[in-house]
Amino acid sequence: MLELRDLGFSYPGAARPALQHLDLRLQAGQCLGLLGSNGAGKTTLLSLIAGLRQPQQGEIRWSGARCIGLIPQQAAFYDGLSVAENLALFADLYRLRGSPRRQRLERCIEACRLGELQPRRAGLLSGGQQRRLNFAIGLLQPASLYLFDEATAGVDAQSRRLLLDAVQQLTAEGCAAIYTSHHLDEVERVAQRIVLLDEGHIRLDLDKRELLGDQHELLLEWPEAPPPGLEQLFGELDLAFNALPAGYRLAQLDAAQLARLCQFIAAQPQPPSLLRFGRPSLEQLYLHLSGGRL
Ligand SMILES: Nc1ncnc2c1ncn2[C@@H]1O[C@H](COP(=O)(O)OP(=O)(O)OP(=O)(O)O)[C@@H](O)[C@H]1O
Repeated sequence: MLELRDLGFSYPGAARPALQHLDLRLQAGQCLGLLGSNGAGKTTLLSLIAGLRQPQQGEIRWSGARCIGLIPQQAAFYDGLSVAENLALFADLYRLRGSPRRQRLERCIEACRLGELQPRRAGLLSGGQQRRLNFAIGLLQPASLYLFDEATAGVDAQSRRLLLDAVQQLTAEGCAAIYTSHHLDEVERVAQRIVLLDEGHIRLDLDKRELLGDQHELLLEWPEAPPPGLEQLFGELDLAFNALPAGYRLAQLDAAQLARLCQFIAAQPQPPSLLRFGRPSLEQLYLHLSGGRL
């Protein structure tokens, strides 16, 4: 539905381009998690896709109608109006009428937990409540592509869960989404595809299952120091390991190696403070891939 070809953009007077030679395709029903450290170019990319800025190089191609719902970082509502008045105003702007209007408003109010806040003046809401109103206004718009730019920053855990459910519902209904957040647990939950931007370039573009897929690791830590003899056992078991300050990270263990290690650990006088076997989280992979620049 959307194809970016060799996209480039520089801000006037900037030392380097904000985006360079960017190629990307997005399909209906797909949620793309856009990651990158501060200044990587995420907001610039979303503003080009939303048509708020024009690319200086390359092109943006749409197949089908170009209809975008943008949930920006900054407040995008009227401070002086109440929550209900803001929602009604944007419903008018999006030309929503009759029962589709009622249904959409109800859905947004519920997803963003705005029920009790409806009479409140938008400018007097807390930071997290304002984010929720922003989110509701973005969702209210019937669109084929939704762009979420750190849309849940400052939102409490319970509300975040509902907002993420709403994003998943949109993609299940066939809408596409691009989701940027520094909460990598959120991106891991909603996105099927992960794109890592670095200084305006795409460093990585992978299916989430491919990225997180079959990699398993064992994390081991002790309150002070690992027990003596452990590294010797790693050698006997032919295990590659990374040393951590008070423990180890081991990748690709088979069941027999894991069993021997557990036997050894159980025989020590001091139990480990952390013993976790599983696939690494997106956050751990991201820290690894981006060299710790989150
Ligand atoms: N209005 C602007 N004028 C000049 N330079 C800008 C402007 N907006 C962004 N930049 C620069 O463009 C680059 C990309 O910024 P952008 O806001 O797209 O990054 P980002 O990945 O969204 O960062 P963050 O995670 O901090 O939101 C940065 O070097 C930034 O300093």
